Amino acid sequence: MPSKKALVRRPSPRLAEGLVTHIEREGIDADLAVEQWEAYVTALRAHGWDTIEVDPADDCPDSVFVEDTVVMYRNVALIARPGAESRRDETAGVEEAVAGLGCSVNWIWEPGTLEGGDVLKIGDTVYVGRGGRTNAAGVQQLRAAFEPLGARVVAVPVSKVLHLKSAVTALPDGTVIGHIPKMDTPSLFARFLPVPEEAGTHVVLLGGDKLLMAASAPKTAELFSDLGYEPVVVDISEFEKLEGCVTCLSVRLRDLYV
Ligand SMILES: NC(=O)NCCC[C@H](N)C(=O)O
Repeated sequence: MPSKKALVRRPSPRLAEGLVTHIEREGIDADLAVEQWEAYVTALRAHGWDTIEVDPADDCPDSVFVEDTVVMYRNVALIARPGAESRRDETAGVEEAVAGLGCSVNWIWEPGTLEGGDVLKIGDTVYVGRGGRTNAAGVQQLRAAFEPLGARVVAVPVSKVLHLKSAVTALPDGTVIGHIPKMDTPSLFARFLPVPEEAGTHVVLLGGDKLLMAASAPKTAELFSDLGYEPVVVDISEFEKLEGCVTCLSVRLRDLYV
C-alpha cells in the first residue's frame, strides 16, 4: 500500500547561523526551535505519518529544512544540488536515508542547481521555480529525470521570494494557493486562489481535509476552514526567522510502495 512516511531532520545546534536572503536577520531561540520542531513532528505523527529522522547534519545550519535536499516523484528520489553552497553537505545523509528506504536514486549534477523548496507537485504536474536557488540547468535535469516517468514539468519564474513554495502551494483538490504580492506570474496557474498572508500559502497535506499550517497565518486558516478544510496549526516562528515554513521541515514519501 502507499506509504505514509515522512523524512524529518533535527535542527543543527548552529541553526542561528542559517541563511537569510529576503528578510532581516533576527535572533533565534535555539531551545524554542527544538520544541517547535518536536511539536511539528508530533503533529505529523498524530495524523498517521511515520516520521523517519535523517541523521543530523550538525555542521550545516540549515539542515532542518530537509525538503530542499531531495525531490520525490513516484519511487524516484532526485537528490538536489543546493544553489546555496553552504547547504551542499546536507545531501549525503538524505541520499543514504532514501536509498535505505528502497527509493531509486538520481542526482542533479553540476552545473545544475536545484532545491526542493522550488518544486511543487500537483498530480503529475511538477512546477519548478527558476529563481535564486534553482538554475536553468537544474530545471533541465529535473525534466530529464521525471518526464520519462510521466511528469509534465512547468517552469515558473521566481524573483521575489526564496523558493517557489515560499509563495505558492496547493490544496488537496489541486487548487493552487498563493500570495499575489510575492508571485511573479500568478497567471501561470489555471485554478488559483489568492490567500491574504504569505505564510498562508504554505500547507502540508496531512490527508483528507487536514492542512498543516503555521500559526502566523490566522486569516488564511479561517479562509480554509470556511472552505471545509481543517487547519492543524503549529507555531514555527524560529524557523520563519530563517525563511523556513511548514513545507520545508519534511519530505513526504507518498508514492513509495513498501
Ligand atoms: N523550502 C524552504 O522553504 N526552505 C527554507 C530554507 C531556509 C534557509 N534558511 C535557506 O535560506 O536555505
